[in-house]
Amino acid sequence: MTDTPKGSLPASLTLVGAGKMGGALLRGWLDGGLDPATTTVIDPQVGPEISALCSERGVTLNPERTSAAQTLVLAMKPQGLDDAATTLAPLVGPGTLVVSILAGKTLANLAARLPRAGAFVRTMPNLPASIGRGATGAVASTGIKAEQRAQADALLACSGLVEWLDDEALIDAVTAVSGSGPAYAFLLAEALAEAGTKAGLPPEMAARLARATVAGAGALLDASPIEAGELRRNVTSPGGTTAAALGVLMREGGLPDLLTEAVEAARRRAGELAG
Ligand SMILES: NC(=O)C1=CN([C@@H]2O[C@H](COP(=O)(O)OP(=O)(O)OC[C@H]3O[C@@H](n4cnc5c(N)ncnc54)[C@H](O)[C@@H]3O)[C@@H](O)[C@H]2O)C=CC1
Ligand SMILES: O=C(O)[C@@H]1CCC=N1
Repeated sequence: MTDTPKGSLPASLTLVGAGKMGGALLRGWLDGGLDPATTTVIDPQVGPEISALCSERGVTLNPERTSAAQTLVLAMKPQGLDDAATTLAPLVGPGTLVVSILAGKTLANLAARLPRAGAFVRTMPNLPASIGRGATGAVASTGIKAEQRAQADALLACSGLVEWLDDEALIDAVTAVSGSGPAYAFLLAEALAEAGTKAGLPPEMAARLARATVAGAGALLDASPIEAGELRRNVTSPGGTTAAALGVLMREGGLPDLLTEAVEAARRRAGELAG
């Protein structure tokens, strides 16, 4: 919505929480040019893969001493924010930009926990960020400096598409659509494989066909300028097999209605995680 000037990656960054999403972002940032020598990861239960990544690339992992970071990225579970806030205090100073990926936690929630921070960006990335194919929504606190916002934009852009929002309330909808969205696509691959097995295919073959189909359709959607509805119509011969299947999927209470209900459930849950 708002134009953001092009910026460079932060000169130094501390990532708190390097699990599935934090770890995915870290990989994308390092591949995108973030300086490992000025990057720190804090995670008391870091997994072997991230531990290996840190030692391979020269990223500092769980240092004994910490000081205020230029950019502090929060990537623990939203429910863990309160517990983490006390240990995070020394990492935050007036010049610190805090970037949060915590579902539901508002800019006000973050400012209440980390009042010394100069600026906040609340974002919602998604898992394909690990291969630079993510989709991220972001909103900045009022009073953020232009260069901090530009740095956040450069950081998030390492992971793919970035959409800046002016209205913070909309980030719960972003969470429901693109944050959780990869799970809906993976469910489609799972369910299609199961349906193929029920139709008589050997299970492993059904899984291979379903996986390649969902991945191929996604790649075509990405490569083609044609909108999704038109691509769908291109598969659908009048009176043919796809029309028979879509008659089931698109009937009342079918996939579009279910997705509307699912997105609303996720959006509502994001609101409940605030506080
Ligand atoms: N998994 C996903 O697809 C997405 C997750 N998110 C958000 O990312 C955050 C993390 O989710 P996941 O990566 O899925 O969870 P996860 O459980 O895989 O990772 C969380 C990590 O935080 C660490 N941690 C916990 N307390 C900590 C503390 N006090 N200090 C430092 N590290 C701490 C844990 O050891 C763990 O490695 C959540 O807030 C979630 O809302 C956002 C977008 C997508
Ligand atoms: O399920 C969750 O709460 C997180 C946020 C979006 C994707 N995973």
